[in-house]
Amino acid sequence: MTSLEPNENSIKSLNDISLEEMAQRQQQQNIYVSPPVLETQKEQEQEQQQLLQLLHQVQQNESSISSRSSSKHLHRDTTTKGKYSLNDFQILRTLGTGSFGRVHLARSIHNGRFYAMKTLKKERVVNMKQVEHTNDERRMLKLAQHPFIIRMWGTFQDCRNLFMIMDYIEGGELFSLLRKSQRFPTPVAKFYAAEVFLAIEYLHRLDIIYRDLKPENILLDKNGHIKLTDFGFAKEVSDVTYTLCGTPDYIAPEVVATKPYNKSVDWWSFGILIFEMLTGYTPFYDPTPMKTYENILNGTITYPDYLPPDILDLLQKLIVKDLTKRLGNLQNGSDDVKNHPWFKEVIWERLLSRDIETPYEPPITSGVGDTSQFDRYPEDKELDYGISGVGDPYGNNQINYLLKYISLLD
Ligand SMILES: Nc1ncnc2c1ncn2[C@@H]1O[C@H](COP(=O)(O)OP(=O)(O)OP(=O)(O)O)[C@@H](O)[C@H]1O
Repeated sequence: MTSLEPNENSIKSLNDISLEEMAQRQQQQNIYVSPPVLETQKEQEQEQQQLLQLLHQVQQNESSISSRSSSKHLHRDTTTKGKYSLNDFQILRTLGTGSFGRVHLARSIHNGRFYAMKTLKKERVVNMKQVEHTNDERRMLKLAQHPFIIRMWGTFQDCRNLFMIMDYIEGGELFSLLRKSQRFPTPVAKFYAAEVFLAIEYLHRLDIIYRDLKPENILLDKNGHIKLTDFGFAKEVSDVTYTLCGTPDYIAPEVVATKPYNKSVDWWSFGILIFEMLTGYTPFYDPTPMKTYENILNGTITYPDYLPPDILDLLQKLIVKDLTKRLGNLQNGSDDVKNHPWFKEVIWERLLSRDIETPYEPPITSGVGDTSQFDRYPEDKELDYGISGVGDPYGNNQINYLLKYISLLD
């Protein structure tokens, strides 16, 4: 099946489809590429010194670091811009929780369609100093329109919360699929990596650095194509920036070391993502974030023997500390990644038009609005949504600043 339409007969659950079968389906599709050249990573001397500096920085920037597990990373955003209000939606179950609030399944009372409604508590956004990131998130999402990027339809606010209305993506997180599968066969990892590549390449063309690439932020639509979500750290930068943010396992060394950095941080994370999809773990993992940072700065990776030479070559060119050598950051930019032998079978135009069969179709059995692919979260019985201005508990200077800031952007 190569069409984009859901095919009821071919919907299989993860339990019904083996990884080998997924791989076979990808191989049959003949989507994807070869050769090596190893390079030695430059030893950097002042790591210990940087670590101390880092510890200080991390403590100061705690609020800008995403986590990995059920309650993932950070967020932000929104404003009352004409079109939507809370009254337009019926709020249904929680799909996920974040640092600033919940993401709900919501149904339009006008057209009956399902959406994901992301809520952010203003108080938390302000206290965690994420006003700017919140505004950036909304701005970036408005700007970005791509088949592999979540679409945002509108934003609004009440006196306590900010709301973002996005497409509801039924298939759940790539993270869940990866944890269930442990690791993906090469063709499966290649498929997801290639779709992610197109999303990142597009964002970089718009001078947007995504900064939070990881399987938790990659959703699967009903046909199994990816949608990049969570633009809480995305930023429009044509040159370099400095903020320490991201998710520890995925952060590039120049970010850890608080050096100026550019779009190439996304290519580093892209390497980590491919590594995790193929192995089931991240290369610098440690239960303690500080140790993870130390591992990143040390830059030593043990590649498992089962990784074939072509992928080894790609990973060793992406997960490289020396920015003058990192693929994606060289003269040919993202084309070097795209043209790497590992991707040689990928027919990029077909992939972009979603004309390639996906390796896995999420088992969406109850049609639109099906939430079976999402974990259950305890529901908040006393949602404070829809409270209007009078008696605003956050009507202090901080929140006024936030509101002013947001309205400036509108
Ligand atoms: N458009 C969507 N469709 C379906 N589910 C979604 C959508 N957006 C988010 N989710 C679910 O909600 C979860 C939290 O969303 P998101 O990562 O945007 O929140 P967050 O507040 O940024 O979280 P964090 O603090 O971890 O960054 C996601 O991991 C996903 O499971």
